[in-house]
Amino acid sequence: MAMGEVWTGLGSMVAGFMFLWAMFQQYFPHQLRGPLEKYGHQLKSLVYPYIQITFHEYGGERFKRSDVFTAIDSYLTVNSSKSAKRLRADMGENAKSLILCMDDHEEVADEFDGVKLWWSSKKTIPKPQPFSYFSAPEEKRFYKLTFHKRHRDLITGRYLNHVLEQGKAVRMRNRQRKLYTNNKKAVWSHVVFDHPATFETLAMDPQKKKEIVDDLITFSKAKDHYSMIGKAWKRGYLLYGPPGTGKSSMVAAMANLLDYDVYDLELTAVNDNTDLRKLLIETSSKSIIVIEDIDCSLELSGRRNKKKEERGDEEKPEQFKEKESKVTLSGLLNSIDGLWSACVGERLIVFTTNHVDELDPALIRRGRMDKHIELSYCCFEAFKILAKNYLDIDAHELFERIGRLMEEILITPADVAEYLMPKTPNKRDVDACLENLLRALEAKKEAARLKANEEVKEIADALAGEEGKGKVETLTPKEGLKEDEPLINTEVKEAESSPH
Ligand SMILES: Nc1ncnc2c1ncn2[C@@H]1O[C@H](COP(=O)(O)OP(=O)(O)OP(=O)(O)O)[C@@H](O)[C@H]1O
Ligand SMILES: [Mg+2]
Repeated sequence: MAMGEVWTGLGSMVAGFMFLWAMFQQYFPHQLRGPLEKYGHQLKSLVYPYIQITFHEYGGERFKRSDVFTAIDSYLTVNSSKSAKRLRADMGENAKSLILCMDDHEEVADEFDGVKLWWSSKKTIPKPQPFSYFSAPEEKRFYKLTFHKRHRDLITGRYLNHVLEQGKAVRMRNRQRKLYTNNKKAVWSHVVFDHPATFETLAMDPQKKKEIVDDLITFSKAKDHYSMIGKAWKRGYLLYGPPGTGKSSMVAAMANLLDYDVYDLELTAVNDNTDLRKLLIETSSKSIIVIEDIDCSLELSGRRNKKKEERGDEEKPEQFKEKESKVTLSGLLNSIDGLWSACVGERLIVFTTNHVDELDPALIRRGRMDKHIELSYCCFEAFKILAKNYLDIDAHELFERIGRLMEEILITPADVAEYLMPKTPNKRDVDACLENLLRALEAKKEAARLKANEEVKEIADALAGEEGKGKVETLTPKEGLKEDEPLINTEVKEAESSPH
């Protein structure tokens, strides 16, 4: 007999045995199975060279879906949508789009390090009990993994780890991200995070932008590096600059770039250091913890009291006053350091401020805030990004004049964006928008000239004394210009040469 025929014969025997075994399990009465089942299993393991592992949907805890099953489910969506013939469409909890997985009793093949294996999706339907007070038992779903026994070590070790890791990553990618905020009871509540800001739409110097994006991507891929150097996988960013320069927009762009959740931590709503620690420990991996206007949130300067006065808190009756937060600087520092050491997984912590000089150096020292990023007034390069976003143009005859004015005059990206917003819905009047912006810049320049003139007059008056007062001819500033608004672009020049 030829070798091929021997194999074919053996193959048919094994198939025949497996068929009989399946019939036996399905139809033979439970009560009579005992020893037959035991010997059947032994015979099966002799003739059948494959190992099977089952993963049940509900394992230990009856009402909690098994994490392993969920991870496998997500892992298999990638393979299933490519190769399974019968698919099940599911919206899934917290999923941002439709997910396709293989339907019950379907099988897909997978390959790992050149080894082939098979996943099948199964379901057992328990027989209904005719006279039972309880509701019908539920279907039980499970996945079955089949592979040759010579690959046991590879599959039970590296392959299953790979499945769990990839499954979690797929799940993270498919999930709907959340924006968390804390309340007075030290509990996070959340809404869906759906901010459109991205680094492409962020108006700032392209070189600086690329540096930040590279830094973030390097961080997100550096899990092994961080564990190798014995450092927690965390990074701190300090974003500082005047109002309306894109600090909050950058936090959203960071979250969108890395697919992270955002925890917007309102320090003034945190009762004390213990609550702060609790809140920070409860944050999840792959998230940004942001404390906006950090200078106004802590007793780091008189700023918080000033804010309170502005709100009129001092005159309010006792019962209407906000309960004062007892979070201290050292409490915050300890909580951040605690977070750094106590929690696993990637986290960014971001502080934003308009007054970087007033922050305590301990709060922003390297190691806590690893990267200091200044967001500043609109430069020509940033303006071009806004023009592209808002008006969809790369060039225009007014660009040159606008560019020249932007070198001298300080204007925030938020103000520029306002001029570039279409005034009528569905209609983009490019010329009108740019002309408005140009006029605004020219008005600011004129105001700056008049303001400087006024100052010269004051100095001249002071020098001339009482008698000579009013003899120096000057212009007066135009009405309607904001008091104390910086106009001339001196700060930008200084900032460019600053070490940050
Ligand atoms: N750099 C920028 N690029 C694109 N848009 C910007 C930029 N800066 C500001 N804007 C626009 O201005 C609006 C306000 O910006 P944002 O809230 O990010 O400023 P901020 O720096 O956080 O201000 P504040 O210090 O007052 O919190 C944004 O919604 C956005 O439309
Ligand atoms: Mg902001």
